[in-house]
Amino acid sequence: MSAYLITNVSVVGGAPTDLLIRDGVVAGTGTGLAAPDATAVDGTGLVALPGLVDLHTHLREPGREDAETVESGSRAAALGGYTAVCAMANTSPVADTAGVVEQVWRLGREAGLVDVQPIGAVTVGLAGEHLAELGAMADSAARVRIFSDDGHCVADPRLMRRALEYVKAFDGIIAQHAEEPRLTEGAQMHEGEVSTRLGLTGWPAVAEEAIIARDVLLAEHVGSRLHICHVSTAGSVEVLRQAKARGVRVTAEVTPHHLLLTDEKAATYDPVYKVNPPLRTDSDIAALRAALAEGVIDVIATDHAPHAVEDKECEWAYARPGMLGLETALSIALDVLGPQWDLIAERMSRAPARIAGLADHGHDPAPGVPANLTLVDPAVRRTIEPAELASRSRNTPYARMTLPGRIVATFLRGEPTVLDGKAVK
Ligand SMILES: NC(=O)N[C@@H](CC(=O)O)C(=O)O
Repeated sequence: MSAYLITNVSVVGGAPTDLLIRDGVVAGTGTGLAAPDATAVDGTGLVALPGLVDLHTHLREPGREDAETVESGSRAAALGGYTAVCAMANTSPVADTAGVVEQVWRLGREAGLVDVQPIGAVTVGLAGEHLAELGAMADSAARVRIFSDDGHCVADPRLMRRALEYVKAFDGIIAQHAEEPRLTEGAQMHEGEVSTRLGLTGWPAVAEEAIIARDVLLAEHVGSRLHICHVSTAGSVEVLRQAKARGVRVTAEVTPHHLLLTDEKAATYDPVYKVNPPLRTDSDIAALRAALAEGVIDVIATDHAPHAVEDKECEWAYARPGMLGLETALSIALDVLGPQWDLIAERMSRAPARIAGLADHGHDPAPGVPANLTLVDPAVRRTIEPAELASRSRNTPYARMTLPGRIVATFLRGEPTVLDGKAVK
């Protein structure tokens, strides 16, 4: 195995130091380290973060390899500073059996660019009628611990209760896509002033809030772990705040786009801004940012949702919801939060690693920890060019925007997956 000596780097915003990486672990830290056999990496001006961990990635394989594959999504993740991603189950076939989750897990190992941890479906075919083989997925080689019907809400309260009860035996988590489907029939965007003006059917905030309120009560009743995907409204934050204060075992994520973009974007009628849940308002953004600082929201998760050109470049009403996220998340976090490195490390690495139970991830670089880390240059501003992204899809809402921060290098178990800002393989 190779050795790397990263010199003069700020670890999570601290004073510059050297980091020696050897045999897959951080072998030493301190100033003036010498290791003649190690490849030198000049860390001057760079910040070392624990490798980012995404709780919410759509990799599209199996089924829509034209939009993304496990390999292309893994490469996009590594270039975005990630060392682990949790792959959502809404593939085709759906990841609702041990066979499919093992396939995704194995493809992730073969790509070898990030650790790919499959998420299993809660219900067969995401149809919301029968529980999937949760136990078989948990016992499989993929060792699934998070289950989600993301893209669909587990709307039936009895099924949700059963799922929470089932995963309690192995301390699993149900990750809910909170959307009361009866309140969002035909919805095209956030329900509010802009939807009224544009004459588009609205997706009301209460459709999310009602499900979160129900599910925190169910999780409390059962004593199980609940995770809320892509929280998007100020009202959801209030429900979560109260649930956490009562000791409910609930965690929550927010996406980069819900921290930055508003429903005004829909006025362009450019479907690149169509996403589920929809972009909300300035006051929602303010509440989400405050919740992230406070810890009511635990995690920034990308909801990286690649879509083929024909599914996105069409009339708004026909376009699929979803936007790319992996290659821009850290830049958006820097833009929104500023250089609060400890907060960024917590919300984008330590907390998601803890929630997903990924023991090798989420550790600040320190002697003895697995060398899963990323080096960021906060001084660089870069303009996002969709054609330059590693994802197979192009549906980024940040096209031609200039954003702060560049991922210079990413290390997975001591081996670089990204060096000089470029994928190594
Ligand atoms: N977040 C999205 O807008 N899209 C997701 C699924 C979903 O949540 O609808 C996708 O898989 O494309």
